[in-house]
Parts: sequence; structure tokens; C-alpha cells
Amino acid sequence: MEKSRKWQTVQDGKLLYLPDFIAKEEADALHSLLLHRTAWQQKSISLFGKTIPQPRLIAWYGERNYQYSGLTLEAQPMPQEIIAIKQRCEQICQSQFNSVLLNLYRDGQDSMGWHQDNEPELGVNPVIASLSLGASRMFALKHTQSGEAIRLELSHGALLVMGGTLQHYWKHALPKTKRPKEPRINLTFRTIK
Ligand SMILES: O=C(O)CCC(=O)C(=O)O
Ligand SMILES: [Fe+2]
Repeated sequence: MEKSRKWQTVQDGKLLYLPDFIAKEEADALHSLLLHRTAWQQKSISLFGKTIPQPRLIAWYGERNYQYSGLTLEAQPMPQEIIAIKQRCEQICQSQFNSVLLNLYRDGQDSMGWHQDNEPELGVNPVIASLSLGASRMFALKHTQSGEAIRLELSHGALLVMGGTLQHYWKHALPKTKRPKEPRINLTFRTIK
């Protein structure tokens, strides 16, 4: 089935949001497979001389090592079920990806702070495709100069693609929530040069 692939132009960037990218049954199966079969790791980051465990678990698959926040994620072959989903993302985005970062937010207290995916090895204007599975969570974007804010509910099976110059001008985050939340898995497909 041909899905709509309409990029939305925002100030200094573009977004593609497909809430129903993957049908429920398939999303259920993928969520449960990844939740139980992934070798999830909790990494720590150094902040002002302190070592702080990240408030989420991660896994990384890609042809190259990836360095971010002082961490090195070692190259790992991508499992077949992820390659299949990567190819569908590539069709929609008209971009190729060679890596994926998996995030597991175990409950509403797991989160990701404000950041830009702007490491040099991602290239100048990276296309980053983010697939959500499991509990729906609020995703927040904030323009670094104008302060404009965008909030999107990322639900089970949704795809959000960030592109154009967005990573230069906008930060994004997955805030904590006090509402009870089941686990959420997020896959962000990237290209590491
Ligand atoms: O969990 C999300 O939706 C955001 C993940 C993210 O921003 C990242 O992995 O860089
Ligand atoms: Fe990000």
C-alpha cells in the first residue's frame, strides 16, 4: 500500500509524521520481539565529573561505531527483522540508513533530555527516521532561536522523520511523565558516514 509521504515544512526544517505507519498487529509483534530479544544495555554518561546512568536502556546496530555524549557504541550487525523495517522507512524517506539506535523507556520515568542529533558523522542535514512501538509518549521539539514549540504524540506504530536543516535549529526531547506508562521502544534510523 502506498502511504502518504508528505513532508511538513516547519521553520528551518522539515518533518514527516505518519501515525499509522505500521498496523497494530505487526507493531505488537515487533514490540514484543524487540523487548524480549534485545540485549538492552544501560549506559552511563559523564556530566560535570559525575557518572550518571542514562534514564533508559539502549541497543545499537550499524556498520560503524557511533560516538555521542562521550559514549562509543560498537558496530554490530543489524538483525533481519530490523533490516526489513529499515527498508520500508527508506522507501518512505527516500534516504538510505546504515544504523539504528534502539531506546527502551521502561516506564514514564524513563526519558531523553533536550538534544540535537548533530554529530559530524551524521552528515550536514541528516534524515532521521524514528519508529515508535508500545506506550504512546509525548515528543517535544523547540526552536533554539525563536523558542517555537511543537509537541507530537508518538503512538504505537508511528513514524516521525526529521530532515532538512532541522537538527541545526531545533532541539528535541522525550520528557518524563507522571502518568503510568507501559514500556516504549523507539528505533531511530540514521546514516553514519
Ligand atoms: O524516543 C524518541 O522518540 C526520541 C529518540 C531520540 O531523540 C534519539 O534517539 O536521538
Ligand atoms: Fe534525537
